[in-house]
Amino acid sequence: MSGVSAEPAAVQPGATHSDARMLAHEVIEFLIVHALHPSPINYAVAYEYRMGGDAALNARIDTHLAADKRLDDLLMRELYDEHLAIEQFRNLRGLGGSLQELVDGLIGDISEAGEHASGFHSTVENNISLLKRRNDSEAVTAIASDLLAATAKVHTSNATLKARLDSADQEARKLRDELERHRREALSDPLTGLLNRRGMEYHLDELAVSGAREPLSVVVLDIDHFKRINDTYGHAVGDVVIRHVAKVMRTAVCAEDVTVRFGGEEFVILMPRRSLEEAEALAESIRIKVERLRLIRRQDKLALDPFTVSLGVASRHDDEAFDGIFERADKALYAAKNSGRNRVLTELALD
Ligand SMILES: Nc1nc2c(ncn2[C@@H]2O[C@H](COP(=O)(O)OP(=O)(O)OP(=O)(O)O)[C@@H](O)[C@H]2O)c(=O)[nH]1
Repeated sequence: MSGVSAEPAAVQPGATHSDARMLAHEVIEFLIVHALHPSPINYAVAYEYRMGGDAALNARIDTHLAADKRLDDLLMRELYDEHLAIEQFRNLRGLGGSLQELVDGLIGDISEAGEHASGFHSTVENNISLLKRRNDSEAVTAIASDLLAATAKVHTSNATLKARLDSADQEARKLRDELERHRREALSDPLTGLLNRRGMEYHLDELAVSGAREPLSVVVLDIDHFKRINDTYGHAVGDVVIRHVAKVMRTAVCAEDVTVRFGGEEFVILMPRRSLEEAEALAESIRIKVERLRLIRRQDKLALDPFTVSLGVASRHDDEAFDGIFERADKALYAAKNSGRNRVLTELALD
């Protein structure tokens, strides 16, 4: 399993320890051959590759290796996010199961309480008809104690139900918070807190429902010569630069705009109901703010060289789908890079 894919030897239930050991061995061998850290994410991707369960993931790795490119942590993280993080959604399904159990328990309690209440009702009815027929004090005392016992039973059953409802309420709140946390994690980029590509797709689905024919502008941004920043100051500083660019974008956009870390040093802004000119103006304001950033490396107070970004902008034509708009914005970005970087070009600059 050193490079291109090999025949998967799936570890099925019932497989021997030695099968499992061999598989683990091959996965680790893969990490060593490709000089990858034995991190959980790298291991998970290499394992999935070895198992061959996701043809798209295997194709990405094979194409990368066939082009003589190195696998690195960033690519592995990207593959993990795109192909394996779906596991998080499976966890959500697990949580749904707990909620179902909770609801089933409650339904049981409520019907039990209902039975007690209707039992109480018939006890009262019977006793009233007895009272109408009898008027000696012994009988009245017996009827009164019967009623008292029935009341106590309903009271206990109601108190139990209330306690169960209280704890179910707490449990439901906990589950809801956990669901929300999983959803947020699955849709956002941990470095910048912006949406990731999956988060963008989620928003695009929502936009498709709410405003397929509404105007939509798209800005694509890429940090210029980012490799040079990494090479000069190190990867950690590169990460800080990414975070600062994300912050500039976040503070420049309006509440309705959707800001996305598309991957690596590339970002996207979706701008519903905004014209090409409005999107171009926003892109230009971001370009200027980034150009003016002055960052100082904390450990040695070294002032980093200023850096810049290039941006491409496009807007929806008629009721076209997102892919067409994105493609023109990306071409405009490419043109901005080719014509000197540190600039905004719109689709109008394309032939
Ligand atoms: N620090 C850091 N680097 C990253 C991250 N994601 C991608 N990179 C690096 O970003 C660099 C992207 O470089 P290139 O796509 O070659 O382009 P560039 O140097 O930005 O140059 P131009 O786009 O042509 O201006 C690569 O060296 C990646 O390793 C990240 O999350 N953190």
